[in-house]
Amino acid sequence: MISPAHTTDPEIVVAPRDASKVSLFRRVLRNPLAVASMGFLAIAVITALFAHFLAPHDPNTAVIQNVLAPPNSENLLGADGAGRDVLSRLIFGAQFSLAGALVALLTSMIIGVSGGWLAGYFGKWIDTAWTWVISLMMALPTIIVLLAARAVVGPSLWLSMLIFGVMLSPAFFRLVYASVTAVRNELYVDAARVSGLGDGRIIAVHILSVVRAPIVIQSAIVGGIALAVQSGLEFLGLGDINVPTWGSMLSDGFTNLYTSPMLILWPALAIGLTLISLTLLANSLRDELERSNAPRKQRRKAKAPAATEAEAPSEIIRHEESGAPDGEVVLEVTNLSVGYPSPDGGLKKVVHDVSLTVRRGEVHGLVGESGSGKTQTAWSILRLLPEGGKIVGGSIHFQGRDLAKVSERDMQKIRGRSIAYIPQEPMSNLDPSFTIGSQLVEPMQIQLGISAREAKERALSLLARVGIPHPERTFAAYPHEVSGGMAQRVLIAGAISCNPDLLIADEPTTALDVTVQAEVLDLLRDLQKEFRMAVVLVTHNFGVVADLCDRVSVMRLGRIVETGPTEPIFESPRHPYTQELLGAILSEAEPRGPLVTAGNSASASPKGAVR
Ligand SMILES: Nc1ncnc2c1ncn2[C@@H]1O[C@H](COP(=O)(O)OP(=O)(O)OP(=O)(O)O)[C@@H](O)[C@H]1O
Repeated sequence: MISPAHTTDPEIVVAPRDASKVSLFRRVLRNPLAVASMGFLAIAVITALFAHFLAPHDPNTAVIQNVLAPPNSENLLGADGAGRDVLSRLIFGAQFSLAGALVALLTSMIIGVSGGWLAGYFGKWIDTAWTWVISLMMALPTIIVLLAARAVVGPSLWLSMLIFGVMLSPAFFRLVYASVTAVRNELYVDAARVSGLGDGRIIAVHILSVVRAPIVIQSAIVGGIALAVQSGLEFLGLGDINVPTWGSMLSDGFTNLYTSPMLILWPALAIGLTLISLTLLANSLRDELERSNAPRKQRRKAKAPAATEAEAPSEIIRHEESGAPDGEVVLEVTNLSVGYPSPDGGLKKVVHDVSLTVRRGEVHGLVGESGSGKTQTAWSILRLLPEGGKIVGGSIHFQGRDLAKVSERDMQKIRGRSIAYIPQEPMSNLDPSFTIGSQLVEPMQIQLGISAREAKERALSLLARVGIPHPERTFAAYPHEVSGGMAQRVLIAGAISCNPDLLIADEPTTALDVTVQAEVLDLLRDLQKEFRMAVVLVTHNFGVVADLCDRVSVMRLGRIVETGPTEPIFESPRHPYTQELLGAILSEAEPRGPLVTAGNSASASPKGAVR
């Protein structure tokens, strides 16, 4: 029977699939304001693109007898103070004004987004350098910089917009930096790294998905600001007089405000409507995003059951093997020491001279109290120590290579392919933005070089192998649609997907319900025997050690205090710490009775104490 605590909550159903799958663009299309904004912007862009065909006259040809002419059959919107056709200038104005804003937008986007990514993802000196440059930019008064630039380089629309773009880049930098630093330490990003994905791939897949939507919204806002500032500069007469822009038309209209008031109306309308459209569009996009991020709880529909742990088969077919493993040595850790920089400038060692050997088909348990260095040892083997952590001594020989010395590039090929990892918290190790299937398929394609179709077939058969009852449905599901136990099965499927030689499991059942724990341990045992993997199992649970491990190393304060085959250690522990740990396990003896207190001697009978 499955404990209700870890079956999929019956009140929580598969998120409204059609809602979550509908693209942001299609959802925005349901908003009339957004549609009107997009309609106006589309007209402006088409006008800008086809200005040469649409404009009835050359925008710069001045006809002296047309000066300030009112609307007539030749000049439909009249002529300006220099006798140029207003309609043609308005049409070409769309081209130059929007192109100018685009130059500023693209410049700020390229600098801000790439800088935010690099600084946020890689941190360290890259972060410091970028933050310093961006702070400097923010400290500079933009309008003074633009005026100074105009004085130096002349009245160039493109150059001033390029410089303005550089000044606007902090808007993108801060946004992307904040998103990336928030996601960088998510466990699913670590999980992607463990499965062998490189930094480029992780940035492109897991991090881009997070910042994509905010970037789109910010683009609409920054585009509007660029258009407004550009028009302002042109209005002040700081622009190029040979380039027809809405800002320069505004300036001309203002000069002739009392004689021809209509001249200011057209560019003001064009600028105003474009800015309003961009703002409304940005707001609609933000609203839609916020709505789609709202909690996805909904009553279960009778005919759409979620894939639940309860559906997992209660019996898993086993391929029993007996006898102690005597296979080749897969992993040999010798005198491993790990350290972190301490505040006094020295080094604080958290793992001291740890040595262990794991053979093919053998499960080696690392056991000990919290903080004893189990995880640091495991992460050293994967060469994925947290920031600041360093292997400061010893060697980690895996299939003839010292992992402490191989390049990061080679390590990427080893992780996920030859050494796989099962984490403690299954849910946090799956990226909530992607389906389970895509998260299984991608590492397989990279590590095994197989096609998407082959990877999908393999993923489906692995899902079936780890006891998931409806592989197709789980393959298409998002992580929040499955229970914790199912998610752990998915991660186990991912870990064994490339037939690893060594599996590192870091407290793989700690976050699961007791009943599901037993099933997942059974599954691990079966798979380990079937694939004859060497396994390093990190746990603080002697029950798990007794259940799974051939050998065990007891750790305390970063050192191994006792190591050897499991049975003899359980039967006659030699080190006092091992004895203490084993002594702390609840014995199967009869439970003690309640405390005997004065006046309560009636309840002193042990029998009476058993409830
Ligand atoms: N980023 C870090 N910087 C400095 N010290 C660290 C860091 N991470 C871990 N440590 C230290 O390393 C030691 C070992 O930690 P580790 O996580 O390996 O313990 P553990 O045995 O796995 O414990 P648990 O069962 O609680 O996970 C601890 O004393 C811890 O304080």
